[in-house]
Amino acid sequence: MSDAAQSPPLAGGQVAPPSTPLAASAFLRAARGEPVPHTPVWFMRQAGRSLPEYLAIREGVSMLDSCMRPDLVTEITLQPVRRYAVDAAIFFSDIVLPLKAIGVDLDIVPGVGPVVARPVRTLDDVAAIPDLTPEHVPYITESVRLLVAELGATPLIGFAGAPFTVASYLVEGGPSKDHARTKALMFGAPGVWNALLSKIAGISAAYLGVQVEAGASAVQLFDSWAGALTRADYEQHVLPFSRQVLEAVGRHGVPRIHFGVGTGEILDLMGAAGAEVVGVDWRVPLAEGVRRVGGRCVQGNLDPTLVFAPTEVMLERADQVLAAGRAAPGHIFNLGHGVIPSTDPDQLKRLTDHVHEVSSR
Ligand SMILES: Cc1c2[nH]c(c1CCC(=O)O)Cc1[nH]c(c(CCC(=O)O)c1C)Cc1[nH]c(c(CCC(=O)O)c1C)Cc1[nH]c(c(C)c1CCC(=O)O)C2
Repeated sequence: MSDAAQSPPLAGGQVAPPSTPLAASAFLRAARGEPVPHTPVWFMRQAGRSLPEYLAIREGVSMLDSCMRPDLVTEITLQPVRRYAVDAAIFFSDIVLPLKAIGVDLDIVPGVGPVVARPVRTLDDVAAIPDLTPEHVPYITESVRLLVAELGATPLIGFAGAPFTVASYLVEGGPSKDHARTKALMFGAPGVWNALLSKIAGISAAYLGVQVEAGASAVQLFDSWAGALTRADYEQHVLPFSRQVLEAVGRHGVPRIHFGVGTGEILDLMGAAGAEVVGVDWRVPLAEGVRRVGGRCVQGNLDPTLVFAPTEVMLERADQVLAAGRAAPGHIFNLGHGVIPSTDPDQLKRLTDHVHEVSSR
């Protein structure tokens, strides 16, 4: 990790005042549960199709190719930071990039999502997936280094997919609404399931390690589809592997954010898996999310469709989110899921400015 991302612990468990502008940034302070000058804000999927400058630079370059070009990754990651003055950048990549890097035959199909040529269903299929080493992803190290130099005091969030969500793409062979084959494997073939999730946990941990070693200040583990599981199944079949990822990256000392969609019933478990910050989607009122997360910091959770409402309605709802967030030890303002591609960027600019203004009063 970059030295600046964390305050050194002092004797007696006290924490030294942050010693660099990066360590003192509102985002890292909130993630550590420290007082903030204003509530930090960033948006999941802030880079991407809602920005005309993104559509222009991606012209003629495939999604995965763009993730492997440090010049493009740097520019695309910086675009929303310039436009909105958000409090953090999220590394431009994808949860399936590390799989591509180790040789899994897959593509990101525009308008569809990740598509895997040969779905993984057996122990032999799992055994054929190599582990990830830094040598597989030199362009990630280079992109992060370039970005950290450009970003200065603005933190860079690295990310990876959590084992369940990545497994869903590998087992289904593409996006799925019900994750039926994935859950069938989980229910019916525990040997294959445990081998697969353990393999992905190692890959995601190594991929996050590369990003943090190169200078990322925080990480987010996306378990986007974990909301498809009951509490008991999450706890037994998924949580141990997500914990493996979070514990591995925890050794680097950076704040960890854990997020999934429709995860209202398992928010406490997602915190217990080992995260300083739990991402809350918009279905759970944030005040209730804060209660369920119990003592940890929260991130979220404005309904992403509110950008299509009249501005004053969007801002009023943002005020409610901000008010609820005050009950948590730390609150990072975000949407409850990613920016919808047809979002008007001017609405996100108004939202960012409003969050900064209201929360600094
Ligand atoms: C489930 C998941 C994926 N990828 C990701 C997740 C977890 C987050 C979530 O829950 O939304 C994570 C992701 N993917 C992307 C980012 C970039 C950083 C950011 O948030 O700005 C991040 C954080 C870029 C991307 N990843 C993708 C795009 C769109 C492709 C393009 O612009 O050509 C972007 C900008 C493709 C992708 N990749 C994936 C999907 C579902 C899609 C969308 C398919 C589509 O609608 O076209 C898998």
